[in-house]
Amino acid sequence: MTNPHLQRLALLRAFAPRLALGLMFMALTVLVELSYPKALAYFIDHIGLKSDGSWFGPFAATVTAVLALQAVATTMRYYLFESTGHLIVARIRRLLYGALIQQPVGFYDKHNVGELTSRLSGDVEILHDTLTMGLAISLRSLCVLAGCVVMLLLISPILSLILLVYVPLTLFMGDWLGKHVRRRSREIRQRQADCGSVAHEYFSNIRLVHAFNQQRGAGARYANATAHALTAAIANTRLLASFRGVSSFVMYVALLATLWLGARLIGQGSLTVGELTSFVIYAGMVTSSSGAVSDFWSDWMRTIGATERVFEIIGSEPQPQASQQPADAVVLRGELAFRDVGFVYPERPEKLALDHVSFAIAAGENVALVGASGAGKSTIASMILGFYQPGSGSIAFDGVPAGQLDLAGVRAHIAIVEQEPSLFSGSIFENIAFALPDREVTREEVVDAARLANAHDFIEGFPHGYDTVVGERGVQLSGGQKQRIAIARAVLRDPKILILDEATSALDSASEQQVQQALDTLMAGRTTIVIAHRYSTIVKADRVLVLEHGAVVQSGPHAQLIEQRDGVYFHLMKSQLQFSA
Ligand SMILES: Nc1ncnc2c1ncn2[C@@H]1O[C@H](COP(=O)(O)OP(=O)(O)OP(=O)(O)O)[C@@H](O)[C@H]1O
Repeated sequence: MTNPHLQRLALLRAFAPRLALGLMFMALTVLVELSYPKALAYFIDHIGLKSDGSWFGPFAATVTAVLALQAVATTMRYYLFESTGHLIVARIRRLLYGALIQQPVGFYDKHNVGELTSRLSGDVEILHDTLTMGLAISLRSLCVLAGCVVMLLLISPILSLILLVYVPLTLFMGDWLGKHVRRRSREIRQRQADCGSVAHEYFSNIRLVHAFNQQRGAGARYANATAHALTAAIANTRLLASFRGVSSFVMYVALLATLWLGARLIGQGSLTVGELTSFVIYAGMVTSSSGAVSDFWSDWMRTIGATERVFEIIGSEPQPQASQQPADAVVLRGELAFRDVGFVYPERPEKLALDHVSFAIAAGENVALVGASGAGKSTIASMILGFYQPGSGSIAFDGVPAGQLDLAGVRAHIAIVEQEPSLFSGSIFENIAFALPDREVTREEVVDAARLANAHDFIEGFPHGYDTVVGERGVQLSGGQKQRIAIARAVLRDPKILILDEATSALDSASEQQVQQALDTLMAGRTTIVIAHRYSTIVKADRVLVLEHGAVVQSGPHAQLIEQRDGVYFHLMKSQLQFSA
């Protein structure tokens, strides 16, 4: 569905019964509202005629009953529309989050996390007011408008002529405004999302900001981003304010013309004072309702503009996967092969990140990837995990091209231990159980994995043990402890293929030894690809793949490669050897 109006309206479908009930109560309030001026005219025209006041008792009783009915209908209408607004926003937020989390990793190269969280909160919220209450009020205004026009025609067709010019004029002006507001709203939301991304960047690197005394610089960048958002918002407000000024001028001119013509009609005896009074009230209701309809139109266009990106993201399909098997049908032994793989990052099309890379790794083999910074080691790991697809050539698992296997099924056999492991805010138990998303994990399984990862003792040392909350609002762990939790997570996954991104920052020797022991346990019997930085890891590997500028330039065991004195490997290792000597 590409029509943005229908696309937004389609969100209402799921809540049709609630909305229908709300509309029913709204119709009731409109009817009551339409009867007021008539009642007033009755009151004015009878006040002098029946001086004994006998008519007033029944009149007051009827009005009170009608007012009570209106109070109930207003309460119900308000509740039904407002709560549906919240339900719609919650639903869109879930849809947007679901669409974002499914996006391929490359999507996050293009979009800043702060921008996306800003869309998730601000952009979505705008639907709340417009889609339910705004839409209902404008429907109500349209009904009042239609009802009032009928009443006006009944009272005085001649006086009504003025409104025949006024109403289309306001609606036309509203349409003109709406078009401008839509474009501006998209721009405002983009600039607000930019503010979100600046804030996110500085908050997530707060230590660096303080360490380099960059608080003022951070403030200046945020001020700059907010200044841009403010300029766009104020330009929009200027437009809206001018519009309000012009429309109120037009409204008062129409009112003045009505009073002038009405006075003449009273003079001619073709209109009573009561009729003119009710006419003016109906005319006032017409102007305020047509104003409300045109205001709603500009709000609606603002909503369409502000949510354009949200719907683009929700509508975007995640990368298609040419799988022919369901996830749980993928059974791997752990063989891995790159066949002439070429790849460029979409964000950096001028540089070949992988250049005709070919290698085969047997099940259970331990291979170290070695190369200077930027040589392509992490890119190989990302390609194994299917974060990016090869531009040319192919990757095969157990001889089957990856394109023929279900990506989730392949990933179920792979585990990664990152250089600086990420932990989620939650308990240690949850962080380890994160390894197995498809089933309940028992405490015994987690404890066994933690034991193998040398993590059990320090976890038990915390007062809340495995229930200790870590991360943003919990206990902060040392580098070595985080690594052992990440290793426990990998142990629990029990992968056929293990990817280790070795930490470059050194741990103290006791911690290092514990991490190394845990890694040795984890690696036993599995295909392991280590992005290796340490001499001790490299020499232990069955084979070393040496990368330079995205290409594999040497391959073989350490002992063999180190003999090639003019090779890249020898030069890379020279400094390590000097250091360890
Ligand atoms: N997400 C990305 N978008 C664009 N270019 C990237 C991206 N990630 C890496 N690159 C580029 O691709 C090349 C290979 O990078 P890669 O991260 O694989 O190197 P590496 O050998 O792992 O380096 P290091 O040891 O420093 O981590 C580099 O030129 C790098 O700048």
